[in-house]
Amino acid sequence: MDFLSLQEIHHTYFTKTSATTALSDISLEIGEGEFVSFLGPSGCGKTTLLSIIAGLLEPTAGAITLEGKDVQEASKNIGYMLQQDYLFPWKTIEENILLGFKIDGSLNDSNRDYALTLLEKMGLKGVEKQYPKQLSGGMRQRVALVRTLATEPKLLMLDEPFSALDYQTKLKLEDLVSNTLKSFGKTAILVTHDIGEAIAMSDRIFLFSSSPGQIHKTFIMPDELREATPFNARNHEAYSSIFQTVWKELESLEPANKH
Ligand SMILES: Nc1ncnc2c1ncn2[C@@H]1O[C@H](COP(=O)(O)OP(=O)(O)OP(=O)(O)O)[C@@H](O)[C@H]1O
Repeated sequence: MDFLSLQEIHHTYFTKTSATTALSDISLEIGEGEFVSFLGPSGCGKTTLLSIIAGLLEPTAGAITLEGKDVQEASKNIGYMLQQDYLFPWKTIEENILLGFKIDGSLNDSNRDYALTLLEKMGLKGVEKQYPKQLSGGMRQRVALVRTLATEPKLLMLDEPFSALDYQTKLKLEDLVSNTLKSFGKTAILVTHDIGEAIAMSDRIFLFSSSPGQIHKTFIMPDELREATPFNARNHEAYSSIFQTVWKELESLEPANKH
């Protein structure tokens, strides 16, 4: 059984005067432990699709299941990492990472220890009593990842989580996130505009075309890149020819280049 399955998803936004079809005929399957990326031009429906997978938006048509269950039932098994870290500035790092447990009343010694161990694993031991503004952007994103992983989600949705970071921090964080998710065997979907990031981090890339959003092509990354860390994948000899291939496909989808 596939871990996540989308069957013929279609979504149209209706307003009083217009109808915009954001997604048309999206079918895909993602296996447990797989890391995939959604790549595509602006407006191709990536955010709409993530909202549908998260169970926040009901598609106009189509079915979606997580481990065979309707996604609405499964939505608490989904964690997010977004472009902004959304840490509460008036709460300490420890309070921020334990917030999910506090809200649903499940905080206990065992999940507190687990969250603090994750913080240590992310190289952040000692920041527990500090406030978000005392940390760098990269550190805050690591805290956001700890908060997400602490609740042990089965599926992670990463919506451009590195795009606000400087290049060096982004490369380091790509490696950290990739290694961490692999070691926990987590399934992840990354939304990104960065072709290199998609190639370096993914097992497969779904390239979307727009108006309406459709899967234009699927790229399967070769084993030598999948087995490498994102940093090493970017420096691998196979990387540049894949980059060229994906780049050309993406270029052909830009409105000015459509014939
Ligand atoms: N609430 C809404 N009401 C009407 N149309 C919408 C709404 N949200 C999105 N759309 C339209 O649906 C299409 C897909 O939008 P979506 O935000 O999902 O794309 P995206 O790929 O995430 O874009 P970007 O990469 O720029 O964030 C666009 O044409 C957009 O204008």
